[in-house]
Amino acid sequence: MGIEVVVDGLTKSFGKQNIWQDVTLTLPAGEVSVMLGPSGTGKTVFLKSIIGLLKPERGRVLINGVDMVNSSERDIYETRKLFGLMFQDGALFGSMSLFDNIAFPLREHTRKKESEIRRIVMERMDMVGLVGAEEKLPGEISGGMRKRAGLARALVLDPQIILCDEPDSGLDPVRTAYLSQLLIDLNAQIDATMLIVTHNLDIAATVPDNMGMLFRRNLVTFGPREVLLTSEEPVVAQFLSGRREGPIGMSEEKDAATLAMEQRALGSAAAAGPRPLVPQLEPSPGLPERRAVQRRRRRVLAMMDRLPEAARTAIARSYAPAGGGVPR
Ligand SMILES: Nc1ncnc2c1ncn2[C@@H]1O[C@H](COP(=O)(O)OP(=O)(O)OP(=O)(O)O)[C@@H](O)[C@H]1O
Repeated sequence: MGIEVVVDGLTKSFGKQNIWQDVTLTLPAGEVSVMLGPSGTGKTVFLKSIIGLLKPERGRVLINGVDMVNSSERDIYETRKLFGLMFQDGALFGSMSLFDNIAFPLREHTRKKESEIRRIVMERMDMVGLVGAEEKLPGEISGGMRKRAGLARALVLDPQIILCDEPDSGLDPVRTAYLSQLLIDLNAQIDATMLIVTHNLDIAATVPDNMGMLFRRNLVTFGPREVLLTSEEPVVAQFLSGRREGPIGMSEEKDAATLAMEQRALGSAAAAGPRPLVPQLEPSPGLPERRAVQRRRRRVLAMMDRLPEAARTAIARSYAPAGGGVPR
């Protein structure tokens, strides 16, 4: 099963530029979480801080008792082996075949025999639908295939925590839908804790168990998906509806006068509210149930009385027995 990641009071700056402050959240073990946020709000910096590649000046990131901010480099290095990382562009070596790219972490970090490496690589290539493309070079395949290859490479060391940085960037809507399904299928197969950074509203609406959003150097919220998806907080509602009207501007923030003018111009359209909730994706037929589902259900039902009413209603509806009644 995946491992819980506890982020506690994390603050990161570059020189005088504060990126975000006092970020506190827990990625529940084996569940899928998404971090949203406008461009430049520090989502990638957040991922790099979790694996200890960047050093926040305050706070902790606890994984199995190791603090990825303050523990010794040796402990951080060891703990990093629990991670699988999928970068925006797949980060593949251009002169290596897909097979060799995916085999790379195994050859670097383990002493496995070539026959064992071949077995693992082929298994992972099968999981992401790349069998038959072993000898292709990254430059000879589509962006979607490169992403899947990056994902296969992230999986070869059996990670317990998977971080995906904008897995949808550069993909068309159909490929993005396939990728969303692939992420859920992976979670069903390996039960790893997953954090996906994305701008993509379809991924946000259909993939995660939990969702958060970074804006104006703060974590706006983090919790069960229904909290964000039913939120009427202006910044969240604007982001989720993809509107120009709202606190998020081209250069991130707007002034109060512009906002007031927009509100007047928008009138009742602004009161349209969040878009309807769609059900979370389920694993493809033939795959096991996601083990996270039952754990999450217990966790979320135990926190119901602390959640906003709209989220409570949405959760109760999603957990209601088919014939109606109250969720248990
Ligand atoms: N190593 C670095 N040194 C200095 N500034 C940095 C460094 N890395 C990132 N930044 C700054 O941190 C801010 C946040 O960058 P980051 O890439 O995390 O944003 P993001 O939310 O992932 O954006 P996008 O969605 O556009 O990818 C940016 O202003 C960026 O210039």
